[in-house]
Amino acid sequence: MSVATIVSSPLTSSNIRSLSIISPSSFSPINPFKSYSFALQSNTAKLSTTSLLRNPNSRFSVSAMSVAAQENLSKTAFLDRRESGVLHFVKYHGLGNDFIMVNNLDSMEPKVTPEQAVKLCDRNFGIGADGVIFAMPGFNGTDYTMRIFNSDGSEPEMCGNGVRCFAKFIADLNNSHGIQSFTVHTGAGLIIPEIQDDGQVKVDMGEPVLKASGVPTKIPPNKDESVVKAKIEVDGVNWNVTCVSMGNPHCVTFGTQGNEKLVVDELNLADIGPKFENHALFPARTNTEFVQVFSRSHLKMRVWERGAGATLACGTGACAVVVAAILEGRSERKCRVDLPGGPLDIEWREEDNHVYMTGPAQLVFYGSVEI
Ligand SMILES: N[C@@H](CCC[C@H](N)C(=O)O)C(=O)O
Repeated sequence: MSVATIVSSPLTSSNIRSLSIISPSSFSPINPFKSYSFALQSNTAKLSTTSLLRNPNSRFSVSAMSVAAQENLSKTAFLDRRESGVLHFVKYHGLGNDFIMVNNLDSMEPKVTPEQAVKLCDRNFGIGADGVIFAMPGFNGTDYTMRIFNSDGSEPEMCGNGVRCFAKFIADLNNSHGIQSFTVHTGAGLIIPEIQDDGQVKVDMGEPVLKASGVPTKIPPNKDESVVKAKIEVDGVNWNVTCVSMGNPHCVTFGTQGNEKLVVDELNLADIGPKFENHALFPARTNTEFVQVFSRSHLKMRVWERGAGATLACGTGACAVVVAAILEGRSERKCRVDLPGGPLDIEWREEDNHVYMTGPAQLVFYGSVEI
């Protein structure tokens, strides 16, 4: 696998006055999201970068030209290019939880296999990401379908930070701006992200599942079938845990039997994380959140994700943490949750039993890669 093109820091008409094309085979710093008007050997030509990049053998005899960017084109127009064996992608992140987004709107078959996803997510030999996300046609009346492969190639049901990135990706594909929302079919059912006027994305994450068999976990449940303040032995230590599914499984802990109050920065996550993830009491493996309580409306967490390891943020994890904190009587229904990559605002609303998550999603760079 070799990276063919990666372009970052989109150019604008305000920061570009002239542009040099050194050789047709080197990738020039042209923004493929835009088209440019420029003067070529005294003739004025209008050429889109898409056609520039489609014709790598064309020869340019000029060394400089003036550029005027057209601001009204889709940021993701370059994804329309169709070369076989090449994947065009856009990378986004939500608080450092990063994803390779693939325009898969013409097919229900992912353009990338789980094995290829592992290679693409590799931070040394690939693009680097926590997962690959596919934007697909809607299902059962929804606007879109979202599927995701973790960096280990496994397929989770849902991804909270991913669905915020998904919403931004769809808006960029449609070249649409401002407040907008979409209905998205996921393995966790219907999810509704809404881009707000400040650019943050608020997501209706649906209802949490508390029934042990639905999480799933084999930890003996309470009378109401939930696993709240239960005990689990991991590596010879008894941990107090509450288990929540946000479509995907989460095991939330605020401490051990000897130490009720975690200081999460002191944890050796790489050591303890995999022991929770692969514990026999979690038949589908689990995501694990380690939580410190600052106040009834302010929590801090670190996460070990199923299939991705330690990540900078986990949206479904932050939702599960607030649900667990409420069930354990530690917090109010609205909380700010600090993650290594930044904060998320979470609310578990009493009226509809739905969890709402609000946070950022940002484009990092775009490019093409041979697969
Ligand atoms: N980072 C995600 C969760 C991604 C899926 C997870 N690794 C799993 O296997 O369940 C999020 O933001 O929710």
